[in-house]
Amino acid sequence: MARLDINSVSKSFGAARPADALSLTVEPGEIVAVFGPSGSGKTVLLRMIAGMFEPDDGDIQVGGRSIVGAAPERRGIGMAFQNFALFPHMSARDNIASGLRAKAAGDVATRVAAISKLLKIEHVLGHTPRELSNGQKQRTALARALIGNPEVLLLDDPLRNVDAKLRYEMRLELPSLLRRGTAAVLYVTQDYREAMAIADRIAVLIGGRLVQVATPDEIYAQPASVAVARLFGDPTINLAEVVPFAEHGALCARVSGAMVGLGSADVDALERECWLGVRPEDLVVSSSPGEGAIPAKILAITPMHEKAVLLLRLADGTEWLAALPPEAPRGAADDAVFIGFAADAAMLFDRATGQKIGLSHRRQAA
Ligand SMILES: Nc1ncnc2c1ncn2[C@@H]1O[C@H](COP(=O)(O)OP(=O)(O)OP(=O)(O)O)[C@@H](O)[C@H]1O
Repeated sequence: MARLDINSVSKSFGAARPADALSLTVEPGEIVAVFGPSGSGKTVLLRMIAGMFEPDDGDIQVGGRSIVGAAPERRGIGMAFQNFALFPHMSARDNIASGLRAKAAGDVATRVAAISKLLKIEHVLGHTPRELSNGQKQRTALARALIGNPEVLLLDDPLRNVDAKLRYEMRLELPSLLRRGTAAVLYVTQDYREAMAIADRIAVLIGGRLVQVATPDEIYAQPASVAVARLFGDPTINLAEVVPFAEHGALCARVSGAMVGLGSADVDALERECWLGVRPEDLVVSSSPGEGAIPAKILAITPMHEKAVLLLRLADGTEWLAALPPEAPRGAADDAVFIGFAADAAMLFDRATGQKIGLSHRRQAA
């Protein structure tokens, strides 16, 4: 059992700096998803750990020992990639066995049989990659990465090239599969849902910097910045420019002319230019006005299986989205409505820095 420690690791390519003082620890048996937009440096981080290139600064340790400068095959690392990277001329069986270093081979046949049973690919072990479906290729690549019981497992967007049904199944299966071993798992994905479904913690990487590392629930409920808040959620979070003020001891803000309550007055946010963020599922849409309700008009309704998404225009022209349960009354396009939200659903971010402003009453992560 070994811990992966990334200590203040940086890497530049000319003017680009895809890794900027990255620090992250992954415990044995823990799955940490590295999530961020395209080009944020996720693959660069994995490649430095795998030894495809070295950091300019900082250290990477496995089990307390630096692996910087060690040959890739001596780092105790298993890897699986989005493009599967299988040897085309070899059977699935031989591809899986190639994940064992010669001296560690032991009873290769027994180990291949055990791992392929776990991954449900025993029936295709004799097939070459071109005779495998994408799902079977991905399972073969995972089996190859897992067979040597690596101390660190690096998975680079492994579900990107499999179809939606299989991706869904694998999201359910992978966490228990990966937790059977004691590897420290770093799982790169561009899909926030996948990160939330699979990981114990998510490391959010934006522009080569780790901007938040926390559990999926914490990140969704308490995003560290407006940029993080925007990356998690579909539809994305609604935002309004506000300057919160105190009124009878309560923190309030004007949204499109209406006064909304944000809970008890919080000195941090008073008179500061902020973004107010409200998740679409936290909006309540009503045909009658109530206290703190914001007048709006329904522009369009998109019924989706598990929810209906309403596109709303506020009086000041801002467009917001509401995600309502399918059975909720929702009116029709062109209806005048009133929208509201509970004070504890409000998030505030500093408009100059984008950083979240703490609100003492803010709902805690589930
Ligand atoms: N070998 C390299 N030489 C020069 N620049 C590189 C190299 N590898 C990566 N980069 C640059 O580093 C930045 C981060 O790239 P990286 O592939 O890590 O992004 P990513 O987050 O994995 O993106 P995606 O999700 O699209 O795969 C990019 O601007 C890329 O152009």
